[in-house]
Amino acid sequence: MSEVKRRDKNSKKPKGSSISRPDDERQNHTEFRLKTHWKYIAYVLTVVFTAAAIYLKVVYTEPRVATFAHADRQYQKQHVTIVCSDDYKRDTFTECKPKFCGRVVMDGIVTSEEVDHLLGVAKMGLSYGGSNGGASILDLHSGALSKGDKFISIYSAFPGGEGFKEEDFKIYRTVKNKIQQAIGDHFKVPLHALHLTKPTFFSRMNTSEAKNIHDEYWHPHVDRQTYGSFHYTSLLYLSTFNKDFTGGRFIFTDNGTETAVEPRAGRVSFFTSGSENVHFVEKLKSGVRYAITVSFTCDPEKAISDPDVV
Ligand SMILES: O=C(O)CCC(=O)C(=O)O
Ligand SMILES: [Fe+2]
Repeated sequence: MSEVKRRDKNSKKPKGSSISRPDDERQNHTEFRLKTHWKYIAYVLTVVFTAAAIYLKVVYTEPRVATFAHADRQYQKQHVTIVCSDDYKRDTFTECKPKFCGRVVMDGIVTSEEVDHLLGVAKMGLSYGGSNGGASILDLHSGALSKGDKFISIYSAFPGGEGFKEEDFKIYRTVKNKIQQAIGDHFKVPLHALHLTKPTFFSRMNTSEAKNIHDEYWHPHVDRQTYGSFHYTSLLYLSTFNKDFTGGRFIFTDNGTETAVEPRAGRVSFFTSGSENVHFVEKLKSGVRYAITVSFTCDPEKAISDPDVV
């Protein structure tokens, strides 16, 4: 065998050899490996940083809000059926308690004349009081009106003879009956089994800083827990998102996902009041937002009669 082969075996470069250059090759190979190594490290770092950036973005950005009803569109009926919570299990009101649960938005129930009239009533009534913080209510059953950081009775606040007129209550009743009909039709509840309950109230929200818990409308809550007797909640909006105010969307929250109803004057939004419908109102960013909450119960003992002149 040749010397070359033996040298290969020993893999030692012979002194002064000018032929084959295994050391150069090894050096080239090492350089190549180093370059590949650094490329690999750079690649791994890029992947790690990209993954971390995506993770942080997903974790720390606000949840994406899907819009169930846009303010600049009109819906004859936008609805979704959802699984009911266990909240109704112990209820005995078989004709009325939700057989299925859901969320509904309808824009064609209340006329613009009715909306204008009720907005006038809300502004007039609330002008006698008003919370120091961002949320004021005027309860049509009890007459409770936010004033400063407490509540007063609207009936004692009206100077002699002024106040709500029969016409105001007539329009409220007409609107309430239309909403009750829509809820009964949708949730297949006979009207005789569905009763108006308290509180039923005008609300006004603005950007003032909250002064007490009543002003903090932006906390997720369940109406049945907050108000006790509710089976079906409805809201009639008297002003419009992105026209009369910004922020202030109504948000349903479902395990980290959020679904918005954008208020629109004349829009009726109704839903079953149990923990299948956790919701809140976003903080207002500008303007003033007016709405009426009209609530219904299946419990005849929690029924109230229609508000009327006192
Ligand atoms: O005004 C609204 O859109 C909803 C208010 C609300 O959730 C409530 O009063 O319980
Ligand atoms: Fe609520």
